[in-house]
Amino acid sequence: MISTISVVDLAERVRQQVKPERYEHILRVAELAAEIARANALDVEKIYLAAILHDAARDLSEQQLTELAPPEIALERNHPLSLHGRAGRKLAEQWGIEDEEVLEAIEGHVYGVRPEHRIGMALYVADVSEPGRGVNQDIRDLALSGRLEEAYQKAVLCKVKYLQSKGIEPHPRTLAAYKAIMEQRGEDC
Ligand SMILES: Nc1ncnc2c1ncn2[C@@H]1O[C@H](COP(=O)(O)OP(=O)(O)O)[C@@H](O)[C@H]1O
Repeated sequence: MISTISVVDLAERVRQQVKPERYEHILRVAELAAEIARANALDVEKIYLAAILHDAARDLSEQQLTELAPPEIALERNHPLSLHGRAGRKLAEQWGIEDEEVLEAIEGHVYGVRPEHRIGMALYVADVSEPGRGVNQDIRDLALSGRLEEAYQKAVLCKVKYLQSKGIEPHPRTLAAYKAIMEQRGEDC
């Protein structure tokens, strides 16, 4: 057992914290994350739990976000919404979740995770490629065909491109993940 509270009760707490359309997104991410887990021999129960909790803080106000997850760098102060992964982790801790892998996955779904963190990678990929977004089907197909690492790499590269196209500086953790991927592929940044 990963949590003393049932996933049904946790889902209900999340539902009360977010807008209805966000909750629909969360359920789609959880379904897809479970499928990705099956396709990549990962712990389905763990990933499903992380996915149900990942956007728990997404609809909080900027003030609530910064109270739960005080900004540590200028980018976080300027984009408090980007703190929702760390703030979501805090909520999960308050609700009794102790599993470090689940907590890291919730925190890492915005900025990216360590390359060996497969649960975190699966959640990251499910979040950016769930069918309701209408984008990133190639990333979803890669993950569902058992090529999670490739899917995650593609997702991080796309995220950096997307942020840059919007004139938003990528978070240092995202840049670190991006550089590690480029080095692994033997490409220049
Ligand atoms: N890696 C990042 N670096 C900097 N800002 C980011 C990063 N990821 C997300 N953000 C910002 O945080 C906010 C939420 O982003 P995101 O989690 O991608 O949205 P969503 O919850 O819709 O998937 C957006 O304002 C986005 O610009």
